[in-house]
Amino acid sequence: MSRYPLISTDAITDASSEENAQQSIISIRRLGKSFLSGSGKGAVRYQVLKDVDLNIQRGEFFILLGPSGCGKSTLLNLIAGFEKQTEGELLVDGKSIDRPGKERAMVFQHPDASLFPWLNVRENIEFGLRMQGVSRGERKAVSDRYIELAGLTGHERKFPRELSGGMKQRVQIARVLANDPELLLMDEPLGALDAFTRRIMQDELVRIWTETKKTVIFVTHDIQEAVLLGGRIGIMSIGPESRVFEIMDNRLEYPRDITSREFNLMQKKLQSIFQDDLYFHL
Ligand SMILES: Nc1ncnc2c1ncn2[C@@H]1O[C@H](COP(=O)(O)OP(=O)(O)OP(=O)(O)O)[C@@H](O)[C@H]1O
Repeated sequence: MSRYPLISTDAITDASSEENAQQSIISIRRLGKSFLSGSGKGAVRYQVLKDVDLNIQRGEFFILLGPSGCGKSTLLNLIAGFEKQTEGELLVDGKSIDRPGKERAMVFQHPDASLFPWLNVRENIEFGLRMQGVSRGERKAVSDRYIELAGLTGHERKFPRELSGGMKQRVQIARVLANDPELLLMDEPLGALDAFTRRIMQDELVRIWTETKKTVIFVTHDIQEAVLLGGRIGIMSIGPESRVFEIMDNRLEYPRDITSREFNLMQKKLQSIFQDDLYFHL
């Protein structure tokens, strides 16, 4: 039975069922995270996340959706191992984590933070492989594959400063994929792009995901983007003490048509949650 009355129960999967937990790449139980703000006697503890239960299945495109400040990036940073939870359990492939790992890669909103300005496109994409001592020939084979997959053919010799925002984001994605992680953690990766480029990149991301079958956890506060990309959409409560309070299955076929009736219906369902008074009292 859905805990939320606005969504029909057939669209909901139980985030914490035992069956889901067994096949999960990520398994999260009663996870909490608080931060201490300020210093000395004036310091206060702010509980961003509380009692988060969530299973992520291998190969799925999972969306974390919620308003600004609800704790989406905090949850992603915990999964990445950049932060440590204050309560609960977070398992990756059945093992608890306390640091970043090769199998989990983060794609940030601003690619400039992760690309090396002194390396060209190909060198940036090959960087991780070079650090691992992979031979030149093998590196070239891998970078050729991801240059093509990310639509960067012809731009291999350009430096980050010579690329548009969308192209830089393609390089960041190709670079992450070249290291062959199991899990892509994407923190509003298209948030800094203009609307036109963003739409193109959304379609590209679906294509790349379809071809690579990587597990993706994608953070956004954009409902249309969530419906366009997500196989399941985890809806976060407003916070503090935010949690994933409902998960909506999105079975629309890829690539999705934003003008279709079914697409609009799904969007409206989600919109109605965020517009309902109940949402502000979860
Ligand atoms: N290192 C930190 N120290 C103190 N408070 C923090 C820290 N990191 C995050 N917070 C707080 O946690 C809350 C959630 O932040 P977070 O960035 O996870 O939200 P978000 O949902 O990703 O927001 P947005 O969509 O705007 O990026 C905010 O109130 C933020 O101030």
